Amino acid sequence: MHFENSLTFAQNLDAQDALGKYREAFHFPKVNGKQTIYFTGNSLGLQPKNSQGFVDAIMEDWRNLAVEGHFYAEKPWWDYHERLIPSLAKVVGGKPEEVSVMNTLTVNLHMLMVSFYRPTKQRYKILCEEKAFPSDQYMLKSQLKVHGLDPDEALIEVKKPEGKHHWETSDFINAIEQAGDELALVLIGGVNYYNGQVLDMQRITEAGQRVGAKVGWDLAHAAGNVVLNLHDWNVDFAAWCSYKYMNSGPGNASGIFVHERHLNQPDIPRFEGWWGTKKETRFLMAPEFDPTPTADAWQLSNPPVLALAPYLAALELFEEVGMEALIQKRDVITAYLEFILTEIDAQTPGNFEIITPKDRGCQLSVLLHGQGRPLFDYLMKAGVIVDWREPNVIRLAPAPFYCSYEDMFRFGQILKAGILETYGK
Ligand SMILES: Cc1ncc(COP(=O)(O)O)c(C=O)c1O
Ligand SMILES: Nc1c(O)cccc1C(=O)C[C@H](N)C(=O)O
Repeated sequence: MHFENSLTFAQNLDAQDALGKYREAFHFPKVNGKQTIYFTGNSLGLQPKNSQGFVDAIMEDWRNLAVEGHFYAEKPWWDYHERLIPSLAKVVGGKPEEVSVMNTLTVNLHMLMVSFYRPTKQRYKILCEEKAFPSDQYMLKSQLKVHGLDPDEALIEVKKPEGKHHWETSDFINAIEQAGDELALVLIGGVNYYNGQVLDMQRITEAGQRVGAKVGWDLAHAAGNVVLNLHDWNVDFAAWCSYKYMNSGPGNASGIFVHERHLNQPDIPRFEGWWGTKKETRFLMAPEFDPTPTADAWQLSNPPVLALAPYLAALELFEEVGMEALIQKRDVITAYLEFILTEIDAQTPGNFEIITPKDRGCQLSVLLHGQGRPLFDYLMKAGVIVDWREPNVIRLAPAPFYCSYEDMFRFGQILKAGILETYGK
């Protein structure tokens, strides 16, 4: 596609953007009274304007109905979570019965490992990517320790090729084949939080299952950002958070996917609670656990409805727009951002490089050479919200729901001024 580094060109792209009107559907933070350029939808998505009404409705029902709200609120609380499932299932490419909403991401990964990491003397190793998001590293190592295993021996962390900032699919496949029948579980971030790389989840899933391992995915940076076909890819299980690209609110609920072949299988163990029992019989308060035949069997407690309300509001927007349209815009706006970065690099050479490979969602990770931190501080003060990941990367994620092409152009101008001020060239 042909791009130009000019305000008119960017404004023309905005004028033709079918999703342009959704910018108005979100609250933007301000710096010095001016709307920011928001690049951190990969960390915390913006607040959709419709979410306040959804939260207010719960507060009002609680005020007016108290306990009766569980069954008689306009959207009753006892099965409130089910309202999220149809849209969420579309976002992750699962069947509705394979998807549930509960807890938070790290909690759910632990819960799913209880079911799908069943080490034996022969088959006990776990394979993940090197430098996985720290919470995933802690989660995996602590699971190994719970089973009396030594993470140094039992955890395989697949390295990037020497001198490279990203993996090849073959790096994972080779490591999986090498681990062979010692491998119990593959659990990787489907989109890497640091470099923004989208892994070939289908091929890696096939490779893991070929050697007899279970394969799960942490989709924190994937859900709402990239195409997912979890059912068709035959993924065993997955979990994600909803507060990044799905705009559900800080620390909000996680989703899980459990492939249908694992549903209703009495020999798969699980930590259980009353919300995992069939809803028809739940209130009989019987001593036996009678699991629902869906991924809801993994639910423990009655869900925090006040938290689910903004998640439901956000999913209504996904339902309205659809992943296909989001991904179409994502590809163009990310390519435009890449073009702008390349232009600025040509004008002020040698200060940074993009380390995100072509297999990407909307995140571009930019490695700053030399002293990058003053440039990061400059951008933040100028109203460009980016994040800093040690030792020297800034991440730029132009979320297609609410970022504009004009944002990308204006960012380029600010970046250039920032480079000249902080690097001096
Ligand atoms: C890849 C990845 N895994 C795990 C987490 C931890 O999520 P949570 O704090 O919701 O458990 C995050 C984000 O914080 C993440 O990006
Ligand atoms: N959830 C976060 C928070 O409460 C504070 C700061 C950052 C976060 C994040 O989600 C970070 C994010 N997972 C990352 O990719 O770095």
